[in-house]
Amino acid sequence: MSDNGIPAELTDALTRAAGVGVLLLASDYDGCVSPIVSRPEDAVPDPASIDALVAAAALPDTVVAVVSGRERAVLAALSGLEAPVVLVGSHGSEFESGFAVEITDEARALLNRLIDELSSIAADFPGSTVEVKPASTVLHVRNASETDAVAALDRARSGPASWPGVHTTEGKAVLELAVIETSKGHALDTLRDRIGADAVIYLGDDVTDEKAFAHLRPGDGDIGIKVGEGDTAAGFRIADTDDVATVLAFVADQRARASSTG
Ligand SMILES: O=P(O)(O)OC[C@H]1O[C@H](O[C@H]2O[C@H](CO)[C@@H](O)[C@H](O)[C@H]2O)[C@H](O)[C@@H](O)[C@@H]1O
Repeated sequence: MSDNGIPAELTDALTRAAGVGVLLLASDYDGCVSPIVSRPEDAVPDPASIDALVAAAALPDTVVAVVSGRERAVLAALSGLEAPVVLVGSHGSEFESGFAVEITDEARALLNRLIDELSSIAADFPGSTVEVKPASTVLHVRNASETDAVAALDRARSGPASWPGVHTTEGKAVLELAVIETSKGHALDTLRDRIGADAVIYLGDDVTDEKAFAHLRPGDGDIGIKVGEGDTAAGFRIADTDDVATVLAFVADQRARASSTG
């Protein structure tokens, strides 16, 4: 363990990555930059993480991105982040220029049916709520009783999640139903190609982040960091959002040193 509480192997890997020509530093939002809270609209960011992301984004040949399951506009409002930090919403499918895939009229009609169905499920289980996004809708059960949470999720899984054209993502006390295919891994590929990144660092805490970890190339110096418990394809693990802030600040600092020594 290093003095800063980050595993020594991770510290070494981050130091190497901070020295590459072009670096992509990317993180998930909820559970990484912001702690998990009861109500999605209350998910404010850790100021130390925001400071580190902004500092890193100001450095030469360094692109910083937040790749979130959130609607992009909501991500921008909650995080307060703006260019040059790149914001990608809707689990990697929503860029500043719009969605990576077209949302057809048929898909919109399906989305409306999904919202109706999830709303009717939520109405039967107190504490359950429904979040609506441009290409998906989410059943939240964090504030339902344990029994109701299980029953609500089961009904959504065996009902609307099984409809044709629906893409299901499990998450932390949520089930998300999308009308387009999403992938944080494809988002990382797009960003990597766009900037010609020599190494990618990605931090994530949830099931949706596993697609990002799966697209990393550890043999080429990429670093995947899982935040918290759970199975993962990431090569490294840290405990919580405090550690995220420590990692981001460490990378920003090392990158600044590497830039100043040329
Ligand atoms: O990819 P992310 O940035 O991690 O977004 C994933 C989902 O985050 C939000 O839900 C999660 O965070 C909420 C606030 O802490 C919490 O109440 C909920 O239980 C979590 O699942 C967001 O509401 C979803 O739209 C995102 O897909």
